[in-house]
Amino acid sequence: MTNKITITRPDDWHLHLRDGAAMHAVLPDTARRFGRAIVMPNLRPPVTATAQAQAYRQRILDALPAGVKFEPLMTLYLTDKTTADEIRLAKASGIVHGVKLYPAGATTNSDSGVTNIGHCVEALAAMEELGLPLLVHAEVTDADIDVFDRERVFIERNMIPLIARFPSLRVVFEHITTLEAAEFVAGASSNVAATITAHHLLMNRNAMFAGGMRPHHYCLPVLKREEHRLALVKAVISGSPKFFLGTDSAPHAKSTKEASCGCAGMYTAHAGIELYAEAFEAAGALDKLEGFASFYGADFYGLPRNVEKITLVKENWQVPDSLPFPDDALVPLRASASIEWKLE
Ligand SMILES: NC(=O)N[C@@H](CC(=O)O)C(=O)O
Ligand SMILES: [Zn+2]
Ligand SMILES: [Zn+2]
Repeated sequence: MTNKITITRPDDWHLHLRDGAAMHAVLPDTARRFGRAIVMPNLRPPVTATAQAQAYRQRILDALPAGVKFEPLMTLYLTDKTTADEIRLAKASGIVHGVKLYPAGATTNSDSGVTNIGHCVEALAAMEELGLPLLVHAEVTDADIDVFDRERVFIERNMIPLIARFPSLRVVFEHITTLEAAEFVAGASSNVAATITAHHLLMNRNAMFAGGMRPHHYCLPVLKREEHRLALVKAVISGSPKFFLGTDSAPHAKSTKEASCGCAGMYTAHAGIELYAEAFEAAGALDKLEGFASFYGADFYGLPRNVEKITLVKENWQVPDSLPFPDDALVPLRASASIEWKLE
């Protein structure tokens, strides 16, 4: 039995850091584990311009604990009005590494998102030309499509036509949750990759209803059936460089999760690499963790791999029932329960 592993310092290719006091509360968890993170732009108001991304990046750097080295990789929030000029500015800035497509209304803070991909052809053409990746929250929003089918239907209606129209566009299918998405990405060109969260590798939809409603297990895309979880595990242990780590750690205050209309998102940054170690060990594939966590994302984004190392030890530790969060508390995944791997 392996009880200690040393891997190259990982990066998180999908992260919500929020802003202000909330950001100060969560940033140290990520910075302790990851060298870099792709920082999602779904703030209020959203980060739609390069100048906003530059200012946000500086606020993150200013909030880092003294002596901690961490590089935030910024993104822009695509809207119906994003211009090709803004895309050129973003690329030239050197600090923007992707542009995020949220279908309007699909998830947290997506009300300024794209209403019709047809409105974005100029921005997308510029991104294709410049090699700036498009990051996609891939769910349709139609009220008549079952919540559990929204990702699968997005592939047919939006992803396939998008890729056909912009074959050289680099696309990250974010937080995939279904067998269909895993198969689609595996069969697509090398311009198409996907992030996978630890929670979608570890849990199926039963986790939302275990003995009662579990609002802290509600996120988007929503947890799926076991067959889908198994397909995601298969994808990450295949060793394919198309699949890489993106925690989608998405902090929401306790009172907004435990509510009559609770927010979507799980907080996992407190164990951002440890939870993946559990998932890979359970699949008998700890040897595949390093490529997934530390190499393939950097390769896809055209960035150098990290050189530092981290060590994880097989040692049970208790997760607190809540963590500090401004004017409230933050309930992390596995609250009041334990995690099998510990960062040394
Ligand atoms: N994943 C989530 O459930 N929530 C994310 C948004 C997102 O990634 O869709 C958030 O910002 O809270
Ligand atoms: Zn999303
Ligand atoms: Zn997200």
